Amino acid sequence: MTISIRSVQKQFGRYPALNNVDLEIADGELLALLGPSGSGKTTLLRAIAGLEFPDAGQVLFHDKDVTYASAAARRVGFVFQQYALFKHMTVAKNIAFGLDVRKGKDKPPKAEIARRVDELLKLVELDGLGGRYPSQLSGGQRQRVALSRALAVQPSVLLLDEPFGALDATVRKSLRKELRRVHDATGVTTIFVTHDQEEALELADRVAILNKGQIEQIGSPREVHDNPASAFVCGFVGESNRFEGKVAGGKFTAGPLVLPALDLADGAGVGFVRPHDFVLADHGVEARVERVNAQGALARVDAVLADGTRVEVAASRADADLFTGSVKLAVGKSHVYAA
Ligand SMILES: Nc1ncnc2c1ncn2[C@@H]1O[C@H](COP(=O)(O)OP(=O)(O)OP(=O)(O)O)[C@@H](O)[C@H]1O
Repeated sequence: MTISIRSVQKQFGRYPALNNVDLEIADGELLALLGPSGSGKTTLLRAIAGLEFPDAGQVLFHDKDVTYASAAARRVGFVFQQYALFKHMTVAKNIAFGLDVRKGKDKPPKAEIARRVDELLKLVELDGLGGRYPSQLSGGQRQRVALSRALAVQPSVLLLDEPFGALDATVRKSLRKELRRVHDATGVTTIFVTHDQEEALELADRVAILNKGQIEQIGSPREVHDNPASAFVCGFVGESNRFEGKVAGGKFTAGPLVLPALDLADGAGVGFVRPHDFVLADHGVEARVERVNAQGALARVDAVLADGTRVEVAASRADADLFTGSVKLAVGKSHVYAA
């Protein structure tokens, strides 16, 4: 199912939650909506679901205008952060719910529903647990049931709102991989909301970054990380050192640090250097090493520039010992924007 969002606006009171949002989602795509709290992610997801209606603009499913169609008519599957499972029903009954409530010829025969439930339990690796009640499951297992239940009705699109938000880091990581696997197995167009950039970058085909009700950039995880379209995206996606300074004659200067800014007009600027883009060199900006924290394959170095600016450097663990006393840092890649 392709989905088109055209000039969608939604206002709550005086504040626009969505401000002229345009977005095209390809059939079978897994798209992440990433942004800080209050940026409009949930409102956009709800407008796609039919749980919220825009003040202006259109939502199209396969070129059909569904802007004001109900959630049921759109056949969307929804998974929320809080497991909205029915406590008094077994796992199998929960998964079957959307099929059980169908009427007449729309309702599949009992055996067919049972077969589908089994298939879904296997898909999310919960086979054998169909007879349990939600209270007998872990948080991660409950979210898998919620995912199966959403998929049971063969939705045209699967929408997930912070589905792993309430779970601990390890479970989150494994469910992330699971969602990707389930998505690849079913091919259903999937949109999920998260404020966790690591989750978005690891899981999605493309990431749409929202800020104050607008999409600042949409692209593959690599594009948004390596070529951020704005200072906001650069600061929000991936780790970075941020410097405030001035652009003059194609150069950005912040204290002792000078970065190229070829396309920018003179004026105030903001520069970013990712921790791994600082490299030890013979020529470069002087830095005093304060602390080296070697963890896993990386050494994280806290250093201070001559003007007192603190920077974080990420180097390979093998180079950890080279960071002592005073060092010189060259900048491999940087990003500068007008302030
Ligand atoms: N029903 C509502 N009534 C009034 N204001 C609302 C309502 N729903 C959302 N808002 C406001 O709209 C803006 C966008 O909210 P939204 O929930 O879409 O953001 P979000 O990016 O999903 O945030 P979070 O990550 O905190 O869930 C916020 O300023 C929010 O306060």
